[in-house]
Amino acid sequence: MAASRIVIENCAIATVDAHDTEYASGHVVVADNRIESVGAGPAPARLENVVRRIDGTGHLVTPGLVNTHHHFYQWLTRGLATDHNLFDWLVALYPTWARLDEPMVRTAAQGSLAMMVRGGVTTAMDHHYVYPRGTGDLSGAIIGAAAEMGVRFTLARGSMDRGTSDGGLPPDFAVESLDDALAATEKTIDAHHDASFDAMTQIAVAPCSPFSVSTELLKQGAELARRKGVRLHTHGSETVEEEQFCKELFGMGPTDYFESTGWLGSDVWMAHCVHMNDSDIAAFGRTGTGVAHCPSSNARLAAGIARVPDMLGAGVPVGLGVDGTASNESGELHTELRNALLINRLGARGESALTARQALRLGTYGGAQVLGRAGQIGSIEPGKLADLVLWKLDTLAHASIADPVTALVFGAAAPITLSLVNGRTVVEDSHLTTVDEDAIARSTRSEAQRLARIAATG
Ligand SMILES: Nc1nc2[nH]c(O)nc2c(=O)[nH]1
Repeated sequence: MAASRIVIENCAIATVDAHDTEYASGHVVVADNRIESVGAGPAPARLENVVRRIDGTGHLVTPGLVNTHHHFYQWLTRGLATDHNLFDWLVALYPTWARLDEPMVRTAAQGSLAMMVRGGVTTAMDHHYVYPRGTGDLSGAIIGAAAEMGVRFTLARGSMDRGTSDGGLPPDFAVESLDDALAATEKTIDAHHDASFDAMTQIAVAPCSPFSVSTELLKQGAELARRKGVRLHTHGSETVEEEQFCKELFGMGPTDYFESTGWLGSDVWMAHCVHMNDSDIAAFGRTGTGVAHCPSSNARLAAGIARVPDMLGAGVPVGLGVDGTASNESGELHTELRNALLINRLGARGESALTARQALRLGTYGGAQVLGRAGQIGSIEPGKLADLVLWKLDTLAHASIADPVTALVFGAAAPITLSLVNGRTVVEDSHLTTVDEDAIARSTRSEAQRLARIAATG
């Protein structure tokens, strides 16, 4: 069958390819789920089977945004424990999270996904690590919500097995056993992981953090991931308290501990990585270990400023993450592009820390790299998957900013005229096309209230 084509013309384009190629006025042609051509000026004449032709005047086209760290379930516990550091915040929220059930998790996933997709995210991820006993198929519910939305998705099947009685931070009632966690993770990989070029669903192995999982879960989790050929994800080096925990319990800092358990490598990415010394950063660079930089959450929990410019200088793959919305109530990725740029300028390198173009790269190609998908998504190049966003930059918010990439990153969140995932429209004129946003808003509110009521009964 002949390919169906979508043609976008007369728009600025930031391809985020290896040369940062940009066009002041150019075209992108999408054929089925792939990018067929991109270049300056109008699209080639006499294209067949054009089902849609879009005049992109006043717009910028970029690759779709890639979110590399999130906890969808936290959509139901936003705005709580607002003035706490990480450990106090976790201790305050674990008992509520331990009461989650399948309808709550599905609804929270819908809310989290809707917020991201309407803001230009085309590849999402969820690090789900709370699996209360007897609550049904939570992973299946999350994956189903992503499929319904039409967004490309990685589920990092999380786990916790170190409760307080084993010296961990979470209460014993919130953790799984080592065997249950490993078996359920393997089952999720077998049921849902798709290794194909245009996969919409992938699974990663994701024990939660050094203070909530056993050394054995880290080691056996790494073995499982490598046996199955999937990626590994966890939280790392987030706070000084975590560093102290690792030094007291394991006699070394987090990065050395991760290395000792098989957790450095080009198939691993870690969230936060705030408290990294020069040798930690060099180890990440040497091994190709990736980082999900979460500037808003790191500020919200007063964790500190991750050394992103130094990481990039050492060759570390870095993407952006919103983190769970209990520690970043906004839940949309544009804020992270902007905050990555601004917050890193408060660090040692000052105004030269990051440029707008580097921030855009973190949110697109960098994200694709850390999710192991840089060959398929993250830049606009012929042959890659058609995940792209048409940002409207000719309204009051941006029209007087001459450079489109500067407008997009430094400016307010831009309206979206069109967002495509795998060549399919998921946002049209700022509205989600695949789901009912108002219905999701109503159900997230009622499920958040139900969770609060259940948690209050103890
Ligand atoms: N920002 C966050 N850090 C964490 N560490 C951990 O063990 N859980 C979390 C979390 O939910 N958010």
